[in-house]
Amino acid sequence: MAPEIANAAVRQASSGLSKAGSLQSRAFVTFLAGDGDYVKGVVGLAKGLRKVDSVYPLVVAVLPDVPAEHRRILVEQGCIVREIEPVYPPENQTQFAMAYYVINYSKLRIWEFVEYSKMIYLDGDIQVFDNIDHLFDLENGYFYAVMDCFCEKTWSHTTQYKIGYCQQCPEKVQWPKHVGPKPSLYFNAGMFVFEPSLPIYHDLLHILKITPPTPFAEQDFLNMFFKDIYRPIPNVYNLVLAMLWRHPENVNLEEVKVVHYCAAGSKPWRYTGQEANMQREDIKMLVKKWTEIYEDETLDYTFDSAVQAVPEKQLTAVLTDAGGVHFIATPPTA
Ligand SMILES: O=c1ccn([C@@H]2O[C@H](COP(=O)(O)OP(=O)(O)O)[C@@H](O)[C@H]2O)c(=O)[nH]1
Ligand SMILES: OC[C@H]1O[C@H](O[C@@H]2[C@@H](O)[C@H](O)[C@@H](O)[C@H](O)[C@@H]2O)[C@H](O)[C@@H](O)[C@H]1O
Ligand SMILES: [Mn+2]
Repeated sequence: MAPEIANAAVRQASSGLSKAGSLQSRAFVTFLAGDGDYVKGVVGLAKGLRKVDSVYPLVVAVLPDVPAEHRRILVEQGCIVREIEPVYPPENQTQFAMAYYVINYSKLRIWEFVEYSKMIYLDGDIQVFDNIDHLFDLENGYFYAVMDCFCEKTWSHTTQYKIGYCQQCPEKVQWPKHVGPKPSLYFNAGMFVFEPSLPIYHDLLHILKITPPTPFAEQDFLNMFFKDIYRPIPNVYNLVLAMLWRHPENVNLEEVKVVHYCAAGSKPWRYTGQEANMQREDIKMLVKKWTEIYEDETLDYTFDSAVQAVPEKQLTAVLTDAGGVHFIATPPTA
C-alpha cells in the first residue's frame, strides 16, 4: 500500500476542491444493493435526517440490481438516487467476515460524486437521532470516522482479538512489543466524512486491483488507504451496538447522536429478538426508536418539507447527469 499516493492525491484533491468546493454543495450519501429489505433502512435514514432538520439531501448510490419500485420509494422520500456500477475486489479465496461483504466494495464509487464538495457516508442500517450537519465544517484534507471495536467474534481471526486488545480500551491489555508494531487506529466504515475527488477515486480503484481482499472487505481497504489522514471522531457519531456490552464505560446513550445497527440480529426492520444481546433493554429501546421514525407518516417527504428545511439558506438548482434537477442548500452569500 503506498500511503504517499493517498496523501498526494488528498493534498492535490483538497487544493482542487478549494476552487470547485466554493459551491459548498454538501450531501449525505448511503449505499443500497439488492432487492431485499435494506431499502427500509434507507427510508428510515431519510426520515431520520428530516426529523433532525438536516439541511442537506440524502444521495442513495444504488447498484443495478435495486428494482425500480425501490428507487421510486426512495425518490418519493426525497432521496437523490444515483446508479453506480459494482466494484469487485481481485479474485481471491478470502473468507469475508460476512459473505455478502463482497458487494460493499461498490461503496468506493461515491468518491466519484464530485458535484459535492463534502459528503457524509452513512450505512443503510444507521439512524441519525440528533442533527450532525456541523460535521460538514470539519477541516478539509482529512478522513473522519469513529473507531471500531475488536471484541466481537467477527474479529476472532485477528491478533487483537486473540490477545484481548481493543483500541476502545488500550490501557486494559497493552499491545505486546514482541507481536510487532501496534496497529494504527482503525475506523468503522459505516459512517465517515470525506471529500469526493476523481484523483482519489482513480487511486482507490487502481490500488484495489493489487490489494488482496481481507475479512472486513472495503472497511479494511479504506483503513489502509486513509491510514495517514484518518482522524477519529467521538463514538456519539457512530454507536457500533456491540459497544453497549463490550465497552459500556465508553457509552452514554443520552449523548449518542448516531446509532449503527450492525450487531447480529439488530437490524430494526427485521428484528426478532432471538440473537445474543437482542433482549437487552437498551437494544429494545433503540429498535423501538428506529421503528417510531420509520412508521411516522408526518416525516414522509413533501415538497414544502424540503423548502422549510432550508429557511435562511438559498436553494441552488443543480442539473443531475440524468437530466433531472435537484436542489442543494448553499449558505447565504456573504
Ligand atoms: O443486502 C445488502 C447488504 C448491505 N447493503 C448496504 O451495505 C451496507 C453495509 O452492510 P451492513 O450494514 O449489513 O454491514 P454491517 O455494518 O452490519 O457489518 C448496508 O448498511 C447497506 O447500506 C445493502 O444495501 N444490501
Ligand atoms: O464490509 C465490511 C463492513 O464492516 C463494518 O461492519 C461492522 C460489523 O461487521 C460489526 O458486526 C463488527 O463488529 C464491526 O466491527 C464491523 O466494523 C461496517 O459497519 C460495514 O459498513 C462494512 O464496512
Ligand atoms: Mn452497517
